[in-house]
Amino acid sequence: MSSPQEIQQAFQNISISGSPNRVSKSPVQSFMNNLPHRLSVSKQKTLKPFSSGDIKVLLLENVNKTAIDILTKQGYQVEFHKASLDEETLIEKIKDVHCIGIRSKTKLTAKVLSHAKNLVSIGCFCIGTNQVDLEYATKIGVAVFNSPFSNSRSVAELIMAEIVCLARQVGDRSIELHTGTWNKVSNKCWEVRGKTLGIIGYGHIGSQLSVLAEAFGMHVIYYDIVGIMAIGMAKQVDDLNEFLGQADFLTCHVPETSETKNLLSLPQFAAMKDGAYVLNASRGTVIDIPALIQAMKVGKIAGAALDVYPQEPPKNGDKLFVDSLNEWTSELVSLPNVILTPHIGGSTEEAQSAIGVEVSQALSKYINEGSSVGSVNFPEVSLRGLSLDQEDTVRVLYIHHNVPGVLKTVNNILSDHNIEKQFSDSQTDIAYLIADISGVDQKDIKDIYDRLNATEAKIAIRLLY
Ligand SMILES: NC(=O)c1ccc[n+]([C@@H]2O[C@H](COP(=O)([O-])OP(=O)(O)OC[C@H]3O[C@@H](n4cnc5c(N)ncnc54)[C@H](O)[C@@H]3O)[C@@H](O)[C@H]2O)c1
Ligand SMILES: O=C(O)[C@H](O)COP(=O)(O)O
Repeated sequence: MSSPQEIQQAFQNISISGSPNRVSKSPVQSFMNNLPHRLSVSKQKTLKPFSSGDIKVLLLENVNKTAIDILTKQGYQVEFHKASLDEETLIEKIKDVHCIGIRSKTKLTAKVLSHAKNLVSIGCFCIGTNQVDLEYATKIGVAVFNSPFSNSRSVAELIMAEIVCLARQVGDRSIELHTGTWNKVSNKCWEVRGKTLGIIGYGHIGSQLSVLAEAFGMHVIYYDIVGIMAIGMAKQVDDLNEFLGQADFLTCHVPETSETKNLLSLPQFAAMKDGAYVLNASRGTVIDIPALIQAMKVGKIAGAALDVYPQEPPKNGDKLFVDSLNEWTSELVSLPNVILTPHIGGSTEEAQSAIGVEVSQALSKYINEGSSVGSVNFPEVSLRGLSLDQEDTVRVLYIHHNVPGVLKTVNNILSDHNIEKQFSDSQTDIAYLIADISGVDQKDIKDIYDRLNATEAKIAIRLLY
């Protein structure tokens, strides 16, 4: 059996490459437009049929092995990195990949994405997609996928455990004993039974937590911008101040948006009960940490558990507590009853493995077949069955601006052939059409491509044959 060091070594910054000549497992004989579909026609290389071995996938942030296995089995060339990359390296690496897989740390900004000339899809191997400039990705016709609930239970369990740990000051007792001090106290240590848990954001995580908290005998109230059916005996409270005043424990499970930035700041802490506890495992921008420090210093808040921070270090072993990242950190660590965890809410074997499977399957279905089911920025479009095993059949994937007259123009181009199946849908400014056409001679393919490419509404095209 290998030693832990050997195992660790083996997994450090591994680069895994599939064989470029491996034949796709997919029944689809296809052309993946591995050419820059956003470059002008004159810059295109020769069109050629799809080989999965041409597909380059870059996986960052220690994405689970299940994903590496699934994507490698597809025949793709998979490059894997344990950590995130600095912006300069990321820009260099993203230039020629067709697909990138990230977690919550890698920032795919418009600047970074503007260098990604071959990119067709992004996989967020997590729940949050705030780290990707979704508007820009959509604008350049790149489909983004995530895993909407595979780690929800893991986060809910961590929060439930932390509620009990805060109520019993477990973190402080443990630190004391680690440093040699026996300090057996019951002063201001509580049972959670009969206390009120306030959940801000009653989505996948918030509602799972609601179930766990009730099993512990807690009363659950929640605040959400939309009306959501309560689970068990939980109650929705619409007025934020009224809600804040009722909670003994307050936990945040909202996405990062402009509305959730500093959702909890001085006025909200002031509206809370004296001696309440605050938890955040959503995003670091949701709580105003300097305000939390002030509220704790005056005894308004009796304890806090934080899993996420406005700035997080890029890799394991790096320091969170440096002024250049978060200047308030020395004050935060000196406070009693503060549990700090390094963004591990979703970090369980179960969650990571399920996310790896879910996202990599969605990515390969999109790459091989064009199915956008599960995408967060594209309309969900998929065509049943695959008639592409026939020599003369081509699947057209046409991503375009959602403007009048496009179907007429596209179908006019396709109408020289038999349109076997077609499906199109739109979502705000973007629309996506998939069509299977038969009776296509190989020499017609370039003509179809060129004519579609010349349409005004086009954002991106791929032809699978
Ligand atoms: N710490 C971790 O490791 C970890 C793991 C998973 C998810 N997360 C974070 O947790 C967030 C929530 O996850 P989820 O799966 O429960 O999301 P979700 O989309 O299922 O639920 C979010 C809920 O928040 C509500 N909401 C949005 N804006 C709000 C506002 N301004 N005020 C009140 N409610 C608001 C939504 O209506 C929704 O019901 C994710 O977006 C992600 O950023 C962190
Ligand atoms: O958005 C999420 O799912 C969580 O924040 C977890 O992110 P991670 O995969 O980077 O741990």
